[in-house]
Amino acid sequence: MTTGLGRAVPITVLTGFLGAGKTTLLNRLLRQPALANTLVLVNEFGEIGLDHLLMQGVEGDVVELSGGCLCCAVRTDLIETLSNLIAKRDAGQLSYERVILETTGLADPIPVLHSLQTDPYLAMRFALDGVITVVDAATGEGALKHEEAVRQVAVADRIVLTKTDLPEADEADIRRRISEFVPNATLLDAAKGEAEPERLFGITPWSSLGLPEVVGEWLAAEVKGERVGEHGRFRTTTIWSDAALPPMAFGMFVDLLKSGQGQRILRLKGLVKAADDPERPVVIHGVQHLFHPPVRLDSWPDDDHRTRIVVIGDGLDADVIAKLYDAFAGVPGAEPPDRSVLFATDDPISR
Ligand SMILES: Nc1nc2c(ncn2[C@@H]2O[C@H](COP(=O)(O)OP(=O)(O)OP(=O)(O)O)[C@@H](O)[C@H]2O)c(=O)[nH]1
Repeated sequence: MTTGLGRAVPITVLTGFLGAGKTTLLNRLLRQPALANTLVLVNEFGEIGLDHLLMQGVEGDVVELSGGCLCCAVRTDLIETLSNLIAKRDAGQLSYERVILETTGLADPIPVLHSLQTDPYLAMRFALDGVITVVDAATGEGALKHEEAVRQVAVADRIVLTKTDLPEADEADIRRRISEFVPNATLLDAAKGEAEPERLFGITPWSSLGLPEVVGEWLAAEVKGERVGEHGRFRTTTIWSDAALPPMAFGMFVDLLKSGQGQRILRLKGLVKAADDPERPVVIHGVQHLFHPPVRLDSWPDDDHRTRIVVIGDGLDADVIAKLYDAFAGVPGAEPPDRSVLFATDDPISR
């Protein structure tokens, strides 16, 4: 669309449940020349944002929208942020030809799409190019138990399947579920190299026509201000520590975390100071019961060289996780990991 202010800037919403692989996909896409001149807006859930730190080395601008989830707390911020970004572009302070908005894994995409389509200024200056939803073939079944994940899939015109390379993946089953639910969406397998820019961007503008009928109902409910607001039940906790974890303790820490708190973990990500080389932190990712192999960075991505681990879950106890970390890191005064506390199914504090 062309207005007196120039061509509307294409904007793509990149969504997908916690840990599905949105940032990984984005990192890969942004390295390709077709996406040079892309501005990325990353929304993070939780006290600290790690994604923008893990996106170092990526060309172009990355703007962080943190402090809450786009679909509720920071929705006005989204409108303001996008308006400011356009003003900066008009003034020649920023130069970009495309915007990608990465939502949090817990985002309800409906309010975001509604804002982009109905806010008069945004609708004039941005053209909604598409909604890409990342679906994890290994944990997608578990994710689809949550209303947010169902909504994210329902609004997609392009779906990127990830983790089909893992033995835990149930590709046939997840493909069947997706094609039954959103038969018109293009389904691409990232692990097979199908998620390329030319198959994801600039094809046909997003429209709710052709999507499941329920999407129209959700958008109508949004106009009336009705909300699902489901993710209030999830808690995000962050632990920080100056102490480094000995390499031998690393696997044990993750194993105990998995067996003790695994059922309650929806997402865990962290930067961990490792005792063998404290200058080269280790990135850890857990998605439901699946823990990905840790990856060593060449250096800390910012000036803060402490371990930080963000955990999102249902009924998690941050204190237990912090104590477990301290015990393995050998923090003086820390008690040895108490397995009865760790494996408790109810609130260990009140017992
Ligand atoms: N084996 C494999 N691992 C993947 C693939 N895609 C992503 N991962 C891993 O999955 C983990 C989570 O990936 P992220 O890209 O951080 O996921 P995300 O959707 O951005 O996570 P949140 O922003 O926390 O919701 C990381 O350990 C990735 O390396 C894939 O196709 N195959």
